[in-house]
Formats: sequence, C-alpha cells, structure tokens
Amino acid sequence: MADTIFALATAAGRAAVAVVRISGPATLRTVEALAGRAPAPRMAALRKLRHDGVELDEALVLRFEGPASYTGEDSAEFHVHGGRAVVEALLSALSGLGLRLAEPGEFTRRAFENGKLDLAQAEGVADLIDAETEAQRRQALGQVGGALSQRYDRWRDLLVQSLAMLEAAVDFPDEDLPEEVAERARPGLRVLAEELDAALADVSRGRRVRDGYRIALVGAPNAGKSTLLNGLVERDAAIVTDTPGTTRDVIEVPLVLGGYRVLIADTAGLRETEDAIEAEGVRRARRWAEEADLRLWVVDGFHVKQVEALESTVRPGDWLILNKADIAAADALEEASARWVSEGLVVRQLAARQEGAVAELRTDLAAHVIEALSGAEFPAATRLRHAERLSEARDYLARALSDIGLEVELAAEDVRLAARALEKITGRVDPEDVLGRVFSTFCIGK
Ligand SMILES: Nc1nc2c(ncn2[C@@H]2O[C@H](COP(=O)(O)OP(=O)(O)OP(=O)(O)O)[C@@H](O)[C@H]2O)c(=O)[nH]1
Ligand SMILES: [K+]
Ligand SMILES: [Mg+2]
Repeated sequence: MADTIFALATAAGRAAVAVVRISGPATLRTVEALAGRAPAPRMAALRKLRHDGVELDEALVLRFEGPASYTGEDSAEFHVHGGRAVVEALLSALSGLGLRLAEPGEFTRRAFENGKLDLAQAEGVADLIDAETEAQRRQALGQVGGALSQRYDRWRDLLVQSLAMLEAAVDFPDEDLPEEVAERARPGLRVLAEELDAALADVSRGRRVRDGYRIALVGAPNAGKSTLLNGLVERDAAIVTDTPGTTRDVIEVPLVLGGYRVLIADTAGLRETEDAIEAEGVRRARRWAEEADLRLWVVDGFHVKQVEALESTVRPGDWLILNKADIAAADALEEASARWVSEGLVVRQLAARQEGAVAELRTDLAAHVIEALSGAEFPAATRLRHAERLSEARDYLARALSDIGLEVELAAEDVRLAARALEKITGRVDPEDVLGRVFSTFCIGK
C-alpha cells in the first residue's frame, strides 16, 4: 500500500494562512486523529486540531475522496494560521502519526500515476507555479488544460492509422498487391511530416516564452552598452566608467517587455586584447551574442566610423544603435543610418544617457518581442525534452516515407518508432529516468 504523504503546500515563512496537504490511504484516519470528527468530503469545516492531548490550532479542514481529488487518492487539506510554530507543530504531528514528508512533486506524480494528468500537463503545473509573466501564465495554463497533449495525441492517432495500412500490406496474402496497399499510407504520412516541420519551426518560440527572449548588447569598448543596459532596466545593474574595457562578465538582467519574459545581457566591449581576463570576457560576449534572439550593436556615434568594423559580423535583422547622438555629428549619423538600413538592419539614433530616448527604445523592443513571440503560447514544445522527441519522430517519419516503396516492414517499424517518440512526450510510455527528472524540478508540496 502507498505511503500517506504530507507537505506544506504554501510558501514557507510567516503568513496569514498556511495550507498543509496530505494524500494517501491513511487520510481519513489521520483527519479523525487530529480533528476528531472528519468533515464530509468537499465540505470545509472548522475544527480544533489536537495531537497527544495538546491543542495545535483551530483550522479549516477540507477532505477529498479518491478518485475525485488532485492526486486521485484520498487527500485532505488543513488551513491553519500561518505561523512557523503552528506549521512546525502540525508537520511533526503528521510525522508522529506515521505519515511521510512528500518528495518534490510527489503529489503531482501521484496525479500522473493515477491518470489525472499526463506528463506534459504535469510539466504545465510546474510551469504555472513558476510563471512570472502574463505570456508564461497563458502558455502554462494551456498546457495544463491539455492543449499540447491533444496535438500529440492527434499526431499519434494519425501514425497508428498509417501503421494499420502498412501492417495490412505486410500481411497481404497476394504477392502482387502489397505495394499498392502500402502506398495508401503515404499521403497521410506526408501531411503529418509537414505538420511536424511546422511545429519544429515554432519550437524556439515556445521555449522563448517559457525561458525568456534573449537580447544581447554588443559592440566596441566605451560604445555605451552598460549605460544603455542601465537605462533599459532602470537601475545601475552594470558599472559605467569612461575606461574602455570596464565590463568583463556577461551581465544578464531579466525584465518583462510587452508581457513576455526577456533576458537582456550587457557584454564586454569587443576588441583584441592582451589582458587574459578581458579576452575571456570578449569570448563570452561573442558566444552570448551568437545565441541571442536579437543583437543590438551599440556604436559610439561620435566615432561613427567604428561602425565599419561591424561589416563582417552584423546580419540582417540585427539592430544598430548609434549612441551618443548628443555629441555626434547629425549628418554623419544620418549617412550611417541610411547605409545600414539598406543592409537590412533596424537602426536607432539616441543618447543612452537620456531617459526619454531609452524609454522609446524600450517601447520599440517590446513591440518587437510581441511580434516575435505572439501566437507562440500554444506551441508543440515548451521544453527541450519535447523538441528532441518531436525531431526524433520527424526523422523516423522521413525514413518511413522513403522505405514504403521498398521495404514495407521497415517502414512500419519506423512509423511505430515515430509514434513511440511522440508518446514519450505525454508520458504514455514512461521511462523512469524521465519521470524522475520531470518531477524533481517541482517544489515540495506540489
Ligand atoms: N555623451 C554621451 N556619453 C555617453 C553616452 N552613453 C554613454 N556615455 C559615456 O561613455 C562612456 C562609456 O560608457 P559605458 O556604458 O561604460 O560603455 P561600455 O560600452 O559599457 O564600455 P565597456 O564596458 O568598457 O565596453 C561613459 O563615460 C559614459 O558615461 C551618451 O549617450 N552620450
Ligand atoms: K567603459
Ligand atoms: Mg560596459
């Protein structure tokens, strides 16, 4: 028989109310031991909690009977006064009654094991708890509601239908017809392959909503990158001095733009240097910029010729910030601006020291992030784990398509493997190590 587990479900520390949950076969017995008479299921009741003849607190007690509960088992909640000593006393009473402290994510794991949630939905629960932005909340809630799982189940069903056709071809008694029968699976598999391609193309957007859209500030030393960072995030996150080479480490600052989580990074000024520490900083700067979703090349407008040095590194879609517009020659800025716009860059002239100019840039960046990520709230993948399985399924599908005409049995096996890859995402097939990894990222009490 399963253990009965307990945990504090609300955040640790002093609060008005704290909720302690228990789940498992000993629920009813435990509620009776602490509260005397147990309330009817789903009816909150005020009860004095007592253990070993000592009164612990007066609490609101709520009880659920499995399977109609979060975990699918009998479970209960004690809403107590949120003082540390109260919570401590209740937890030690539960332990004294033979219950065990839950592991991180164990309540949700039980919900998964009892078929209340699939694995992708369970991940959605963890994401919902971690959500800090409106977009993260929408995405996670969609995932809990099964938006992601439904797509995978549909794809899997299509694969199973194709598989049935291929198996029929394998079993076909007449020697001449199997190819024709097998070919009937091809159109469906083709459509599916196209859908998986579209989903894979959208993967990075889904992950960006969850993990943050990455914006890099890069450029020559003293261009004003750190000044711009501080302006954008409205605090002194990075040191600004007139010494070139001030910034060494990558300084990542999270912020919310247009309702999306964004990570903006200030980096070391790019230059050749003998200084080993600075050189490492330059390497890190390049790496971060390379992986960023958006690069802002910051150039000192007073030395606007410096911009020529970027020729080999900038790409269409990058942004060019012509800084220090307060001291630069307006016509030189205009000339540089026209030239780089024609190369496909987004160009802004501003003075990073001036609040108003930076506020305008922040608005432009928010609009850009919204455009880049909107519609990505219900993607086919919000985690690397999903993306890997999705692309695995796509590879098997490609192999199946090329094998249909040649070796029907191999094609059938590939379709089976593709379905298996998709099943792993919702946890229909559940290797223990994947489960362990998914649930260990939860907090205790969930
Ligand atoms: N006049 C003027 N000076 C600026 C402006 N923005 C930055 N500066 C000055 O330029 C100098 C360098 O600024 P930083 O922000 O440290 O430049 P950085 O690009 O981070 O430099 P490194 O970290 O050394 O690569 C400082 O003295 C800033 O005050 C601006 O818009 N106008
Ligand atoms: K500097
Ligand atoms: Mg700097």
